[in-house]
Amino acid sequence: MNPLVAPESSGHGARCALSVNVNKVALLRNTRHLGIPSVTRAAELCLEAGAQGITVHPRPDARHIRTQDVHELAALMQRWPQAEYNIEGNPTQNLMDFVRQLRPHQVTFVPDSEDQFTSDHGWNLPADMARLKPLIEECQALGVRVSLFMDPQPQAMALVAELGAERIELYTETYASAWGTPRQAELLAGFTATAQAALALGLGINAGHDLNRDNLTDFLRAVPGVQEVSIGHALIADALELGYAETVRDYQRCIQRAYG
Ligand SMILES: CC(=O)[C@@H](O)[C@H](O)COP(=O)(O)O
Ligand SMILES: NCC(=O)COP(=O)(O)O
Repeated sequence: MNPLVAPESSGHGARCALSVNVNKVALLRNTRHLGIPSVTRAAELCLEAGAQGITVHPRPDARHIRTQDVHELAALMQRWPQAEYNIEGNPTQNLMDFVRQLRPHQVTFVPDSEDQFTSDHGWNLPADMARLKPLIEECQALGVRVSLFMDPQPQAMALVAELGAERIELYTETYASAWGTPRQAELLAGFTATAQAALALGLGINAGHDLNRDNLTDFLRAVPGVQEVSIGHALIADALELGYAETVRDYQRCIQRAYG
């Protein structure tokens, strides 16, 4: 497999890229041995509709995305030079094998345990720094951008910069669960301060987890410099009603509204 196009040469042109996480398509597929719904077809339809990236989180228990999916999606992405392939996972488990074989545009290091229900926290810095450092360096030597999944902690951004990671991914579940409640503004303030700290240090910013069509615009209006949102659970649920293409377009309208 050829390495995918270097991130710097990706040119989707959008202020904030939408990367569709197709985990939940695989989860449904895995409940039969029929190969439907197809994960690659889902990705293709999302890319055709204008999504700027595809994200997968191949968990060690293969409950949704399987090794074969990761490889098939990498092959598909060769046909979409403007789009990015983002593989998420814990680099102390199965993630680095994919990085070495496929060299995606981006990997997002997530500190999940092997049997974690879903991602629910970011890296603990400085405690995790010693084991992350050589893995970040290895990814970068392979030409793969590294993003670290982080809670909204402004003071941790200097440690991310010290590690040399190019980006953070803000873990947004706390914001998502507070959206529409009196705590929304307080939660958002923490994300805004973290993004400002990251930007001041030259870090790029991604965001994800439980973002949806209701909460996305408010998040992007408040948090500066978000370059990519990866959205799976809600987006795939919406696609069951609206279809992939209309759903992708609707999420992009949510993104555009934030900057309009
Ligand atoms: C890092 C992150 O927030 C996502 O990977 C999320 O955990 C989706 O994974 P699941 O679809 O397995 O919950
Ligand atoms: N990095 C977050 C992601 O890929 C999707 O998270 P979710 O939308 O499924 O919660």
